[in-house]
Amino acid sequence: MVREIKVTHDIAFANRPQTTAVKLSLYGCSILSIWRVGHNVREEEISIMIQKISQLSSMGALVNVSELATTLTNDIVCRCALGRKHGNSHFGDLAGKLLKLQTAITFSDRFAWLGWMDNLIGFMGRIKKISRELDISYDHVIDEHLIHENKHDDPDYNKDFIYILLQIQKHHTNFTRENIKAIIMDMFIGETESTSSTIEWAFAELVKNPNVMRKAQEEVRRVVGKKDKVDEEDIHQMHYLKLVIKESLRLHPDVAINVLESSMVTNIRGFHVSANTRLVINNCPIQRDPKQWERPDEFIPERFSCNPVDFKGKDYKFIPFGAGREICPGISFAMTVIESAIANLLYWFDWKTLDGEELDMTEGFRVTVTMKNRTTSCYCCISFDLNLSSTLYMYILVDSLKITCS
Ligand code: HEM
Repeated sequence: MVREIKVTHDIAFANRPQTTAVKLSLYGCSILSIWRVGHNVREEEISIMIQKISQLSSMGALVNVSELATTLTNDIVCRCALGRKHGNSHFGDLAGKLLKLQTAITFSDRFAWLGWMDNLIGFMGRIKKISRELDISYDHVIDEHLIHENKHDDPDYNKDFIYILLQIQKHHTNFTRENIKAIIMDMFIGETESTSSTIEWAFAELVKNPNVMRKAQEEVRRVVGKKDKVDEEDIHQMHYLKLVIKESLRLHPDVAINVLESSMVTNIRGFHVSANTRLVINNCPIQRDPKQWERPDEFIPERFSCNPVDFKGKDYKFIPFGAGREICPGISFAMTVIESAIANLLYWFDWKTLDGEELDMTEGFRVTVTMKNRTTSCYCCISFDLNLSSTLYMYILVDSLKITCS
């Protein structure tokens, strides 16, 4: 069915549903997907994370892996996209809030004639407020880049994503400022939570499965040797680590729900689908289907060792990044960050939970249909919340390899 929808009939399902919320915030949904990888930025931010952990470890303190992973991914995307960090995850936080509102189905999406209810309950107001805040911030960053344009001609200057888009604009007059903002918005929305959440899940599985952790750690330490840092080239040789992350993406697909909309009448394996029908692909039952996977609910990285199944969008039983022409454009970026982060965490430290406590692996995935009665309003929304239910607190056992915190 996934192949039918994402490949055979991809033209019919090429549109993402433009809910009222998405229309309001994505500059009319002009989507372009380009990405350059900021190699130095990643290395610097991972090194900052390792120094933070090292400081905590020297004080014998607990390390909140969830928080570190979120800060790491927000800071990397912010620096690669906008050139520098902006406050305390300002863009990441706003994009996260917007994503939550965008997954809501409003009155006007369900019944056009009830659209006035969205205004009444303040839903539209909230979306507009966050979108305006983001819009002003994007304008500010673009203006800042234009003012310092000369600086960008300096070959040593770190060329960020806005710089690249402004260069494109110089040669393509129909490439507008709105297009630039839409691409940046896409990146923040696409990235929000998915990368950090994959780091959390993979790490939680490693802690829960000490044998897997030991095997992965031995590999990482053997490949890196006695160097003072994990190079990205080293990661190409970490085959077991890659299996661990793959298995984590299978068992815990962060973007579990893929919502599409048909633009024309279609027939999918005998099912008549009329135009403007919303269609939801749910990855969890596909990636845990006992007909497709042996012992599907267990974390077994080895299942991929002699198995060519991959997440590049060609194997329809394993689609954590989607498939077809709409496949996630951030795959290589996300995988490089995830692999580097976990390799570093394993290289520098040994880990265990506080007092050997069992990790709560309950999924915080919720699809709720709620009717909330408030003093001023009442609204009905469906929201998808894909957070891990609990924060991961780890205790560092041994700061096994010397780190200088200077
Ligand atoms: C582990 C991390 C990530 C996961 C699991 C993930 C997953 C996905 C999925 C399932 C889709 C929908 C694909 C489809 O419709 O077939 C998607 C779309 C998208 N992702 Fe990601 N993603 C991740 C990281 C990122 C990152 C780091 C970026 C950007 C820096 C990004 C940018 C996007 C964009 C822009 C789209 C929309 C593509 C379009 O509509 O054409 N993603 N992602």
